[in-house]
Amino acid sequence: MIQQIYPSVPHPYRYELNKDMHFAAAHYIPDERAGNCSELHGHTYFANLTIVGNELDECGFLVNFSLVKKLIHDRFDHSLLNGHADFTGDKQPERYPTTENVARTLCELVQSHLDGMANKPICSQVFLRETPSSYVVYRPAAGAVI
Ligand SMILES: Nc1nc2c(c(=O)[nH]1)N=C([C@H](O)[C@H](O)COP(=O)(O)OP(=O)(O)OP(=O)(O)O)CN2
Ligand SMILES: [Zn+2]
Repeated sequence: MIQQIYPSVPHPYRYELNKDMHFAAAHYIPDERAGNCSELHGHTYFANLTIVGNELDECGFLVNFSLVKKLIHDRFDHSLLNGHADFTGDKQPERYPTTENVARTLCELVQSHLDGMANKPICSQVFLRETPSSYVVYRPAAGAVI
């Protein structure tokens, strides 16, 4: 696993957890204006998810690291992103599997699971690297987090 310092923002929560993971996936951007990226190709994505909260669960976890990975890995590893309902929609750029949209989708997917937990953790940031030279940081609207 690559070691990297991720950008962070100050927050008022007592705990901050970070989970690194990678997954292999293929995609294409369904718009010829995306150039080469409109052709089917693949990446090994590196993701770092930041989860914050004030309370721990019965195990003393904010959330189990392995659960965070499982939610993403089981769904997207070795898959065609365009084949997922999250990224299907003609002429809907917010549903194209761009790095921006994939980062937001990872955050929303994990948050929907965290919403069911009694200690109410929050996914406050997703760092998603698509290539050695390109990455996106997604943070939900500040008002939704703090
Ligand atoms: N804002 C975005 N721009 C681009 C995205 C994207 O998701 N959001 N995606 C692509 C392509 O899918 C491509 O896989 C990545 O592009 P790029 O970083 O240009 O790839 P390179 O490795 O060739 O970059 P170099 O630094 O030139 O080696 C394109 N743009
Ligand atoms: Zn790509």
